[in-house]
Amino acid sequence: MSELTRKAEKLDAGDELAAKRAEFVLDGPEGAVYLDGNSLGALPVAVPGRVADVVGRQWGEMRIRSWTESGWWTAPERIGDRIAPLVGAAAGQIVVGDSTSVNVFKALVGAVRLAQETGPGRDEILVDATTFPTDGYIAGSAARMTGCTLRPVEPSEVPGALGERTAAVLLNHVDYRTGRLHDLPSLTAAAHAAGAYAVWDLCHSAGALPVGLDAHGVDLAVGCTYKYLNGGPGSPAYLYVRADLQDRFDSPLPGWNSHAEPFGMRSDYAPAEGAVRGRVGTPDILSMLALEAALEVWDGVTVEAVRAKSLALTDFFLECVGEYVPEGRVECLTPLPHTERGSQVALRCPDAGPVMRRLIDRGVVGDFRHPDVLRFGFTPLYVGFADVERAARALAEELG
Ligand SMILES: Cc1ncc(COP(=O)(O)O)c(C=O)c1O
Ligand SMILES: Nc1ccccc1C(=O)C[C@H](N)C(=O)O
Repeated sequence: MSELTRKAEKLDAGDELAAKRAEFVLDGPEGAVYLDGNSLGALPVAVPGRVADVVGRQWGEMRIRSWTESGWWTAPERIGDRIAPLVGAAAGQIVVGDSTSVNVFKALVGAVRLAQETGPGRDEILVDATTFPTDGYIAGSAARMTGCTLRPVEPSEVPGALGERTAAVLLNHVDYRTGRLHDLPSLTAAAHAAGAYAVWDLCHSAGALPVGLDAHGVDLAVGCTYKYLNGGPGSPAYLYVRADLQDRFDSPLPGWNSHAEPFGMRSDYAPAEGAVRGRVGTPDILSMLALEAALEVWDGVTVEAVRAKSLALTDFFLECVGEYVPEGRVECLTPLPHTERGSQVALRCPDAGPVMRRLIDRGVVGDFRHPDVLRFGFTPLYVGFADVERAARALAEELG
């Protein structure tokens, strides 16, 4: 047994989250190591039974009554309140529904409208130049709609780029390619000092590390639920609007679900109070209630414990890669300081595509991001240290 295998055993023995692994389905090819929870989280054991009940009993037998009696109508706010503590938000500020892309649109146009309401001349949107593409595309459209220009800026350069014309800044908390964690508290404060609104995309941080939305005065935020929150393929995203901004939040998609009196069927629009104002149309109940069941794995788990294990996992992976992979064969794109690292490790190598295909063939599942990045995501609720050691060893063998 090698020294690192022994170290993995010791770390697994001291892992206070180890028992959580049994709450997930991790079947598949024998010996599979799943390091792609930053793209699609694994299936929580509780989900299939819940979905079967929602389909068979709530839909099949109760039919229309379930909108009220099974809590379907209020699910977006109820599940938003379940996500809230995971991102440091008090209840009443998060609503679940639609895709992340749609929520980026609502949040960003909403933020620009807030800025333009308070005074003229706010006609520029800053967007993370390294963003996951959808945010950039949507920001381009939001800019055209609101009479703004769109300026892509590296997150670290945002403080210098902010000015009296800035209406809103759209940033990713963790970069999807490199795994870099951006400084949410200081970038939010910088936006506020310039009189602008800060919108954060939490896709790669929610469920992996503390976010502190309320503590840091974030204005609006969005995130998906199919990565570290394990809601399943296409599970609905969420929108956070800070409590004291809610009555001025002017949604660009004011569907009937966001009306103060949705069943009044009025021709004139009157927005609901609170987080409900972020709703649009009929919620996707099957996906939403699958997500609600998935969130039960968080009972008794703190995000702080998850963060501590996440850093231990990525530290250990980097140690194993350093030990097993020949010097210079890969370049680590993920920052080494803990304050700048999310829950993934990105390694660059010219043949990343074929290397990842071979790794997946032998049961070590990460992903490849164009053009040359091997991405390994570490979900602390179900990844262990022995997995990490095996993945690094397999990687070294595939890299030759
Ligand atoms: C940062 C980020 N934003 C948005 C998305 C996706 O948005 P959507 O849920 O609309 O597909 C992803 C991943 O798919 C992402 O990594
Ligand atoms: N939603 C998906 C559907 C299909 C395949 C991947 C995704 C992802 O989420 C990719 C992820 N956002 C990423 O950071 O690469």
